[in-house]
Amino acid sequence: MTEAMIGAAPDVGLELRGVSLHYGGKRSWRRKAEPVRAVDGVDIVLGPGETLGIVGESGSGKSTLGRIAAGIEAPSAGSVRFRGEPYAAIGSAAWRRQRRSVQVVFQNPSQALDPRLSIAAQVREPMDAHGIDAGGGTVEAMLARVGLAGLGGRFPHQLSGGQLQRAVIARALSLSPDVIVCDEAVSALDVSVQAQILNLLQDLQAEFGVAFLFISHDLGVVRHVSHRIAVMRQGQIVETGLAAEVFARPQHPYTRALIAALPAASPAARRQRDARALASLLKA
Ligand SMILES: Nc1ncnc2c1ncn2[C@@H]1O[C@H](COP(=O)(O)OP(=O)(O)OP(=O)(O)O)[C@@H](O)[C@H]1O
Repeated sequence: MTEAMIGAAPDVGLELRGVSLHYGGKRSWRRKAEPVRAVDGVDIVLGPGETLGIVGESGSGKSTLGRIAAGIEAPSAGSVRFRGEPYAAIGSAAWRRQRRSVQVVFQNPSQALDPRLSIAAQVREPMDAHGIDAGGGTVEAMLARVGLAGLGGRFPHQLSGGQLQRAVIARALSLSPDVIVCDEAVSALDVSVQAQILNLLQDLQAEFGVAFLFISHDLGVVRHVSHRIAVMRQGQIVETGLAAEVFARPQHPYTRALIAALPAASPAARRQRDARALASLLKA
């Protein structure tokens, strides 16, 4: 058992075992192309109501892993189980039921929303598709819960980026999912709006018990929301552990490099910054 599985109950969580997805590798008339090992033998378990942060540089395979976890893409090897049940074939009726339990919030909310439909209609849409009763003010209550009270009649172009992401979160929540895969969900937002959305996600987790697979290249953001962290590099997980422990005692050189690149997160960098600030104060 690796640290990525600490605290997780395999029969109720999302469980990826030995998951790989390699792209390409086709033979051309000249030679066989090397496959891209986007995800390469990954094991993760996400327990109910917890947040597992996935960090790594661009191209390390985070989004591909997120798409596999959400059932949008099938792995070429390994297994994905939700509550102990293997993911069904993509497009099947069983797969549609599973997809209801595992929702996704992507980086760009304006691409996720239909510009021709009101916000309320878009929160209602997946509920209608899954035969959930959206009557009795359910949509309005959901919008109010994410801070969009009274804005259901607006269209996407009438909302800010942060409000649009709130609408996307409301739409995901309307299906009462057990898991939401957040793929760079706050990366396109201003820092102050990022903080508001992260706080909202934490409040929703406390209220509804939803688990998050929280994917981001931003270690500072991941640290803020995650109970545990998995560090990805070249399709593999090189380090996992409780978030506080990974930050306090990073084991892998790659993790150390990521943390060192985060000025405010590294104690040494913080001391340097404070010394510089003091020096300029004394000079003034
Ligand atoms: N559909 C695809 N076909 C071929 N290669 C792909 C495909 N999707 C991703 N890749 C490759 O797989 C690797 C991992 O990509 P992925 O988008 O998962 O990384 P990432 O860590 O999410 O990066 P970023 O943060 O930049 O999105 C990259 O080398 C990428 O070029």
